[in-house]
Amino acid sequence: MAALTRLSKSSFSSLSSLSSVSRISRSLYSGFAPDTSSHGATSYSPRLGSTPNLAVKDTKDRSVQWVFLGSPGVGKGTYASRLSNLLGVPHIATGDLVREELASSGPLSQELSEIVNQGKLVSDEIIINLLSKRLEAGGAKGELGFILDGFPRTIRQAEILEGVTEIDLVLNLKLREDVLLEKCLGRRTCSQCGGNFNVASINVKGANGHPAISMAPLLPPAHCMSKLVTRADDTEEVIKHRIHVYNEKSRPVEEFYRSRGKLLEFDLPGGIPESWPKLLEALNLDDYKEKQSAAA
Ligand SMILES: Nc1ncnc2c1ncn2[C@@H]1O[C@H](COP(=O)(O)OP(=O)(O)O)[C@@H](O)[C@H]1O
Repeated sequence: MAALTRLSKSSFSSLSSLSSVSRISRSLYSGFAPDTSSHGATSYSPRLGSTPNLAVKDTKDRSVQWVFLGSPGVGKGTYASRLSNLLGVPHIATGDLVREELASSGPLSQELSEIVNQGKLVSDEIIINLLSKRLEAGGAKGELGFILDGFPRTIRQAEILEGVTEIDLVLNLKLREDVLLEKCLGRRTCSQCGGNFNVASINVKGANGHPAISMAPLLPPAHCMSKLVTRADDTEEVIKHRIHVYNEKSRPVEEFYRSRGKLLEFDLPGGIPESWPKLLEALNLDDYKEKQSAAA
């Protein structure tokens, strides 16, 4: 693996495309403040007297700059893609960018394959370059804003990101580690349509203060059943290592944003049917569609 040269901001000047890609409509978030008074708060309360003004005046003003944090398998991609569709901003998952690079059989493939299959993190420099290429492509297509999934994952990445643009909200999705392991082991992708599914039926009892969790399988349609594949890094050994790496390298990123008053912690209460409405409520988006149509 290429020696990790000292990372300097100039190495990441390409990330400046972030600021050209998106404009923050600060009015969108006037009054929105996660409740970081008590550590581990799983909810937030807008400043008294004001709630996030998510009514979008018109689409050219719409821009969201969010980050999704959370351990492997927690469901960052699941909820980021749903919110991406709801808010009309791109969902950019650095794990997907890595897998696309792997599939391209480009010069980095071999190096990336070894790193990913061992559950290690790809170097900040490589990730930033993949991300800036994606942002430049999005900017060229007129994309506004983003929901970043899986980035930043180290303090260095968070510092670089902070140096090039502002983040409005960091959503930290949380689940018990025993459930994360079962979810990752049950994860499947359709090799034809790319759809993401989960064959695990999860029912764990409450333990150590954690509530019981039930998650029904997220089964694919019949035509995908015979095409399901498992990610090479979704083996028990590699999953446990990825969770360890997250705890070691990415938990500090949670504190990075908590100390900046940007972190919204959300404990998933169950599968998508239970979690999605509660997540919308936590984000004050439960009546977003109505606000949209009222603003039209
Ligand atoms: N921001 C990042 N920094 C370093 N490596 C990353 C980053 N995002 C993704 N990767 C690499 O891609 C792999 C898959 O990422 P992802 O799909 O987000 O998996 P998970 O959410 O299960 O950790 C990671 O294990 C890591 O090797």
